[in-house]
Amino acid sequence: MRPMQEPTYTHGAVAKTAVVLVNLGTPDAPTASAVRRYLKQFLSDPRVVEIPRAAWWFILNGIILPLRSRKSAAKYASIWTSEGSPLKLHTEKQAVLLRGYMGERGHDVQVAYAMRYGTPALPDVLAKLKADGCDRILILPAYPQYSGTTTASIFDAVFSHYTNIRNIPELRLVKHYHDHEAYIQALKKSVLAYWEMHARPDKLVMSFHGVPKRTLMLGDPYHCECHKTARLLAAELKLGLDQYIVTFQSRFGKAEWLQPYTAPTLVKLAKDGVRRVDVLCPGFTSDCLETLEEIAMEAKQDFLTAGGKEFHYIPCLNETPAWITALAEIAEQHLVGWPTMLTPMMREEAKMAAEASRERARLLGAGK
Ligand SMILES: C=CC1=C(C)c2cc3[nH]c(cc4nc(cc5[nH]c(cc1n2)c(C)c5CCC(=O)O)C(CCC(=O)O)=C4C)c(C)c3C=C
Ligand SMILES: [Fe+2]
Ligand SMILES: [Fe+2]
Repeated sequence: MRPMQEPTYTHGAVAKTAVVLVNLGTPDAPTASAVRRYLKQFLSDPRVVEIPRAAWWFILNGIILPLRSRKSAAKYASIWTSEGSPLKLHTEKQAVLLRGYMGERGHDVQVAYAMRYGTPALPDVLAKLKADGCDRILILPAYPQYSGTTTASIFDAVFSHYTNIRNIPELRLVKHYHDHEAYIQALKKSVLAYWEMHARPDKLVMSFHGVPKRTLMLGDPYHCECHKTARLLAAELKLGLDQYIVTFQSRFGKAEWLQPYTAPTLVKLAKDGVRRVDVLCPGFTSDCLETLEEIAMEAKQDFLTAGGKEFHYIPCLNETPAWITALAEIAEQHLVGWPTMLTPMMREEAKMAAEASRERARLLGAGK
């Protein structure tokens, strides 16, 4: 493909820097048709479902989409707010707050948010940032743990967007921050604040989104990164091995996924006489369908039905100040060397370059 026509190059335009917080995405509405559109885009991604394309096309369009769209829409309807999808609202608020926190730290950066699937679509956001004069882009996925199924898919979308752009910006990608001190501290604060209000459980269940076991066998570091996050957090909370457990939720399809699965583990804990569990989802930085419906509603019901007495869901990091501080620290560390701090000299230089540009235009005009 031939790279796109660019606007005429202007000398002296001050190159701006942008941080793009990228999350998974969510349907535009809790309706079967909107969920179908979203699932079609999501589940057609070869990073997400690694089944030969032709066979998967038939399964997806013939079975999954007709059956799942309606069922999932009903689940989405149970968590939808008057302002929209929780995942989108949290991500948007985090981006607004992050810009303020970066400003307070002295950085002149734009902060945008984008979704890998659905809207605001990542390519549209990148196109808008280019039009706004951003020539340095830091991609910050909302996933602390790296997985080929999620983080790499965001990177694919970024690379693919720029393949037909002539004048591409400088790019940096944050791969993961599963063991970042500020992320672990944000989780610790959030759990301790919860326990301060509601006392402690018999067992803390740290439930991460699952992925097919096959991806672990193929070298995906996701499983290890989830366990490292859990280990670091447990150490900060001074929990012994018998006081917490790591589980994996949201299994999709018939293949084996990472084990132990969250819901059956909760049932077993209840049957073994554990009275109270608190469930934390450290891999989700925003509350969403998988936490608010699958854990706080469905899994709660499973635990109580199996004889458990108290089930507590500890909310995600969402807009907590310690989390936005962590995001700012992570972004700041990846911006090193990029001139995001405007010095008086840079402002002067920008003015001189603009003048040179005008002079050039005058000369070109005179030569006609
Ligand atoms: C946090 C990291 C996530 C990983 C890893 C992940 C892998 C993964 N997911 C699916 C299938 C589905 N996931 C769905 C929802 C969903 N998934 C994540 C995050 C991860 N997924 C989030 C944050 C959400 C919630 C989005 C929201 O709108 O609130 C869904 C859609 C819901 C449903 O129909 O159940 C599917 C499907 C696969 C196959 C996979 C890895 C291979
Ligand atoms: Fe998922
Ligand atoms: Fe789910």
